[in-house]
Amino acid sequence: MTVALTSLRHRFFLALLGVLCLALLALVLVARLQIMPILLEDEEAFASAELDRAERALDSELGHMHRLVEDWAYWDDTYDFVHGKRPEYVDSNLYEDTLDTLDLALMVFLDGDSEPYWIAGFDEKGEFTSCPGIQPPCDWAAPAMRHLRQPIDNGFEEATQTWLLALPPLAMGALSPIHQNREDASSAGWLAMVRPLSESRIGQLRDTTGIDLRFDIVGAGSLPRESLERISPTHMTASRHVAAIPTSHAVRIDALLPRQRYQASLETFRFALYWTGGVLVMTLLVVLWLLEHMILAPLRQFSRYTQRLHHDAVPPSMPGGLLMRRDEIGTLAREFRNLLTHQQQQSALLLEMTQHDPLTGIANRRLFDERLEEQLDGSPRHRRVAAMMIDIDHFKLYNDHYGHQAGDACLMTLAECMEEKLSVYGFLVARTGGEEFSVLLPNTSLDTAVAHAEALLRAVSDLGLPHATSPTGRHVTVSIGVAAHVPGQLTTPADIMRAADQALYRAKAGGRNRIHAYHPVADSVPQE
Ligand SMILES: Nc1nc2c(ncn2[C@@H]2O[C@H](COP(=O)(O)OP(=O)(O)OP(=O)(O)O)[C@@H](O)[C@H]2O)c(=O)[nH]1
Repeated sequence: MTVALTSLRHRFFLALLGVLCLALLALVLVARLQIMPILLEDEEAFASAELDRAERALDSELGHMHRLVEDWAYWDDTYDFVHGKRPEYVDSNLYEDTLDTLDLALMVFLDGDSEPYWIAGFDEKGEFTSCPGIQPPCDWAAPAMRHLRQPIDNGFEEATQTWLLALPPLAMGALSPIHQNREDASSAGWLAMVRPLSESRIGQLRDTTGIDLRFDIVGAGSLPRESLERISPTHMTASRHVAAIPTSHAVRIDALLPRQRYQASLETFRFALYWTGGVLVMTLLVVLWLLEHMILAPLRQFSRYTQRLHHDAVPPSMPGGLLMRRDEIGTLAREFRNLLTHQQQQSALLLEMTQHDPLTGIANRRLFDERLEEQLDGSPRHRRVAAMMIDIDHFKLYNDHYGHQAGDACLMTLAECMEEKLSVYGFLVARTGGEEFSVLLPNTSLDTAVAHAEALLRAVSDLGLPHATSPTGRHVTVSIGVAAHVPGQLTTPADIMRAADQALYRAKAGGRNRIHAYHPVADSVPQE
């Protein structure tokens, strides 16, 4: 977890993953709250339209019944028959084959008083019976008769009507007034027909509509009037109640419908969802790749460089790839390099200031002491180091006579002279006091050091710097004390410098403008 939070790569990854999840969540929510309801609504509209088609097909069946009953009711022979004029009508028309051919279960002729005049039909066992009125063996028709004449009893207008008969078995009923011809105003009676809604007829309806239909008798009050049940991802059942006789009942149409539209829409939507998800994942990967190559990898390179800068003894140079970049990281690298160069220059300047004398520019006491310490650091057997201490003679008088500024110039001239004479040998010349100089002579014996001191004394004399008030001579002179490392006696930097100081004192005391070399036997170094 800590790694995940401290690494930019992981943080970017987590952030982009979060964005991806949010986007997918948004897609799913849009699907659930916006698209799915539209698909379901569309499915309901489709189911309703299919039920309309089924109902129209049923109406068409009732239409056939309507025409059939009217054809018979407006037939002269039927008119005469219900007036008792054609007794042969029964034998010539109302036999078993006629009803079979017309696919009728029952034909009822009512006379002018709306009383059963003749009944022909198939009973519950399928036996054909034909009788003058409701009497054995035609009394089975009594319930149907009751329902068929109900509209007449209710003052029904004299017109042809058809219904669904919600009497088990389910059937279609038609009722028409009997007229001599179509212009005849008063009816001579009624003709009712019943056609069963048999399995074969329902099969025809299925073939015509292409819908898997079922019909059932239900109570008229059963709700809802229209409903939709999604029974599987591929199928649904749409139901609708249609009016029937008796009015206490209704016929429910059940249509088993495929859900291809819904499935197809769902497939399309899923396809779009997967693609969108895929594109989002690809975008995430591309963004991560770009981040890695454009930002994170250069940043890591930069970070490694700054770590090496901190740890390596020799500062490494900035990777060229970073400096060459033209983007913000390139600018950052170049600015960092400039800053580093500036800082290194400042450090060098600071070091220079802490190790050199500001007036003469030569080393100061700090640097001199460090170098002397270093020289005496190695194995005692191989130590060979000498030191000089140089002091200008009567410099106070010089200052008093020529002024302090001239005194400074004199100090600079002498420092330059010493550098010129001694640094070529690798000796370190330092200003270690006001008008006092020290020279460190590594790998030099006392005798050699004395020889160099003599040469220096001559060189100062050769400068010929006038010193009008000097009791020593007419020119500026110096006194030099020389000392060298002596194993067991002069071993530390303090020992050597004290000895050199002692020797300088002797040189001054001996009349100035001279050298005195410290010999442990002849000179004594006061021990602290
Ligand atoms: N112009 C100048 N004078 C300095 C500087 N530092 C020290 N002095 C002077 O050097 C003089 C040293 O005088 P003293 O210590 O009395 O010694 P001296 O006059 O040289 O006499 P001896 O050393 O005994 O020969 C003092 O007058 C200091 O003011 C400096 O940076 N510039």
